[in-house]
Amino acid sequence: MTASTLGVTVVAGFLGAGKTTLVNHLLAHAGGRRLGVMVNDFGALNIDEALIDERRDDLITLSNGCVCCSLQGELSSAIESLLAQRAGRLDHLLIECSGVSDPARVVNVLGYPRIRARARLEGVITLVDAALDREALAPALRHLVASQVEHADLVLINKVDLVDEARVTALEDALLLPDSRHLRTTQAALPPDAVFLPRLSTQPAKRPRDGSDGAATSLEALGLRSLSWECEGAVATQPLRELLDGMPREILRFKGVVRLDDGRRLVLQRAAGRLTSQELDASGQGGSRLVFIGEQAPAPWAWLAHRLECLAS
Ligand SMILES: Nc1nc2c(ncn2[C@@H]2O[C@H](COP(=O)(O)OP(=O)(O)OP(=O)(O)O)[C@@H](O)[C@H]2O)c(=O)[nH]1
Repeated sequence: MTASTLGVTVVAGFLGAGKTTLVNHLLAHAGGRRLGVMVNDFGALNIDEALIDERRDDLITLSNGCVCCSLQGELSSAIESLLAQRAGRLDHLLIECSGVSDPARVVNVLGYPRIRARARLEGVITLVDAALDREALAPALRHLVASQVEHADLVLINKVDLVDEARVTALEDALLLPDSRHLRTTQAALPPDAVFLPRLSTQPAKRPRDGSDGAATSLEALGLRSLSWECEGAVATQPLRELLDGMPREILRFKGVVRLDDGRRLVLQRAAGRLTSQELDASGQGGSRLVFIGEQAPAPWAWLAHRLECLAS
């Protein structure tokens, strides 16, 4: 390891926990550090790309699943090409995993000799949505959340504004390991120095053992599927409202950008059952695109496909 290796922080956490919010927070408080960002999203369309505040040359996007399994080869080549082309221009790299990734596997990729010679893992930060109802998750998803926490150097119990103290404490008791370093946050607003100085990654015991791949993270193995949808033109407001109001609980997360027939552009998201919308500059380019991820049960997807057809017509 030499001082010229590029420091890397892995940002993990279940669907909608606040990973992009943390990346944006760190970009806004970089303190002059030149940050590269690699973003992996669960759908065929990378929505996070649009949600990262600063559009930048140093933003690299990987779509369609999970950087740590189906995209493992893609992740290692993306890191290698970034190190070859831009390492000298960057002070630090943030890798935002998809919500269905286990950071243990990303850490394994960072340990490949060709990468390890030029990049050093500085830490894994796992976010947990304080409002997440873990009991409602299928066992494979509960196991994934536990593994994301287990492999973290720092756990952020995020969205503490949404729940009371007793619920936060109950979540911490259920999920954290005795030696888990953790902070409670709102809008993932942790002090940036907690990420960049000093090094987070000090506990080798938390590193995956050689050959350990962490939790299963292919969508099939997790009992999940995803659907991506896009449309060039504007979307009618009423069918959109019906889509949002009737969203089945089996759809665990959706997010996207829509252009409405009244000219407005909105970012729409639902995480842990909570819908949020944010208005964008109406002059921005592009039509509408949405990505959904949820349980494999057929009924919600048939309903969704029908509702999306209504949106476009
Ligand atoms: N109330 C509240 N909302 C939050 C907080 N942090 C993030 N959010 C919202 O939660 C939603 C999901 O946040 P993201 O940062 O996109 O989550 P993510 O982990 O990147 O999501 P995926 O990449 O899709 O897994 C967005 O609507 C955020 O604005 C928080 O502390 N409190």
